[in-house]
Amino acid sequence: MLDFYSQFNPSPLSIKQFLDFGMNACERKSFVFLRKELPVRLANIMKEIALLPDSLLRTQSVGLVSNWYAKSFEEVLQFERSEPTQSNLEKFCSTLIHIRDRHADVVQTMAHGIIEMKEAQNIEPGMETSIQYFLDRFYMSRISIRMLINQHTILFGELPQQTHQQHVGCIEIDFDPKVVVRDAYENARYLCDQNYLGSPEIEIIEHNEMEKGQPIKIVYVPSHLYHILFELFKNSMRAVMETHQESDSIPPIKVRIVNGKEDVSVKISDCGGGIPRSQVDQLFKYMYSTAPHPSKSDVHTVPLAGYGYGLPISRLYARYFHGDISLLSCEGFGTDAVIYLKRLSDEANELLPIFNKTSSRFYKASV
Ligand SMILES: O=C(O)CCCOc1c(F)cc(-c2c(C(=O)NCc3ccc(C(=O)O)cc3)noc2-c2cc(Cl)c(O)cc2O)cc1F
Repeated sequence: MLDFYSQFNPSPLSIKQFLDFGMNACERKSFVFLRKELPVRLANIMKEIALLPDSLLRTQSVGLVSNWYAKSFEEVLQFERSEPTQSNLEKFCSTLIHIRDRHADVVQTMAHGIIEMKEAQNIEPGMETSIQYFLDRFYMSRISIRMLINQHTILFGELPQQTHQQHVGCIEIDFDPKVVVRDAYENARYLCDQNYLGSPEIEIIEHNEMEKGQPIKIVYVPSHLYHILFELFKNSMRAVMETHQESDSIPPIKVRIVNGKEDVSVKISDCGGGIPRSQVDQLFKYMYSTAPHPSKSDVHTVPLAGYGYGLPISRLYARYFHGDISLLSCEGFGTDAVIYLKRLSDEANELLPIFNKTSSRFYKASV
C-alpha cells in the first residue's frame, strides 16, 4: 500500500482554497479528500525515511518515529472504502485527533536520533547535507499534515465552532500581526527575565503603503507566525542580554511591520552585537544546534534555548505558504531578522516536498 500511495504527488492547497472550502465546509467532502490525501502525504515522507543513512535509520528514536508513521498510515487506510455515515465521520475525526497526539513529540524525538547518531559514529561530510535536506522536507511535510488535520478537526470536531466569524479552522481572516508580535514578545520576555533578570523593551512601527493610515491586516495562521516570532525574539533577547550584562541601559528591540504589494514583512532589529557572516548559515543547520542541550530543568524554568531547532523550523513555517525568513547580521552591532509573508491568499500555496526519482537520487548521491 505504501508504494501505491507514494506514487501520487501531494496536492498543495492555497490559503484561499482552505478559506473557500472552510466557509461552507462539508464534512463528507473533507473526509473523502483527506482519506486519500493524508495517506499520500504520509507515504511520500515514509519512503524518504526509508532512504536515510543506516546510522540514523537504525537509531532507536528514528525507529520510534517510523513506527508512529506506519501506525498512523494504517489507521487512516481503514477508512479507504468506508461509507461516509455519521458514525464513520465521527470515528474519522477522533482517529485524526489520536494521530495528531501520537506525533506530538516527533521534533524532539528526531533531534534525539541525531544526537544518538553523532554519539555512535563521526559524521561523514556528505551526511550533514543529506540530513539537512531530509529534515527540511520531513518537517515541512509534518507541518502540512498537521495543517490538514487541524482544519478538519476544528471545523468538524466536538469543540463548538468559535462564534467569532474571524476564524476558518486555524486560519484567521482579519488578522492583525501586531497582536501576535506582542504575544510572542511578552512570552519571550518572561523567559528572558527569568534567565537574565532583565529584558529589552519593544518598539513596534507600522508602514501601510497599500492602504495609507489603515492598520495592517493579513489572512494567515496565527499559531505559525507566533512560532516564528517567539523564536526570533528569544534569539534577539539572548544576544542583547549577553552583550549588555554590565551596562545598565538595554537597547530596545525594534519591530517594523510593512504592507507591500507582494509581501507583508515583519523586521525584527536588535543591537545584540551580531554574529560573524561565516556563522549565520550554521544557525539554520539541524546538526549544529548551537545551544547546549537543555538540562532536564524543572518545567517553569524553560530554557531560553531549545534544541537549536527553533530557527530552521521557523523558516519552514514561513516557507510553508511561500514566505521566507532572512537573517541580516552586522557583526559588532546587531542583527535584523525579516519574516516575509505572502499578502494575497491565492498566492500563498502550500510548499510540499514531493518524493520522486530526483529526491531519492539525491540520497543515493550524497551518502
Ligand atoms: O534554539 C536555540 O538553542 C538557540 C539557537 C540560537 O542561539 C543564538 C541566539 F539566540 C542569538 C545569536 C546571536 C548573536 C550572538 O550570539 N553573537 C555572539 C557571537 C559572537 C561570535 C560567534 C562566533 O564566532 O561563532 C557567535 C556568536 N548575535 O546575534 C544573534 C541573533 C541571532 C538570531 Cl537567529 C536572531 O534572530 C537575532 C540575533 O540577535 C546566536 C545564537 F546562536
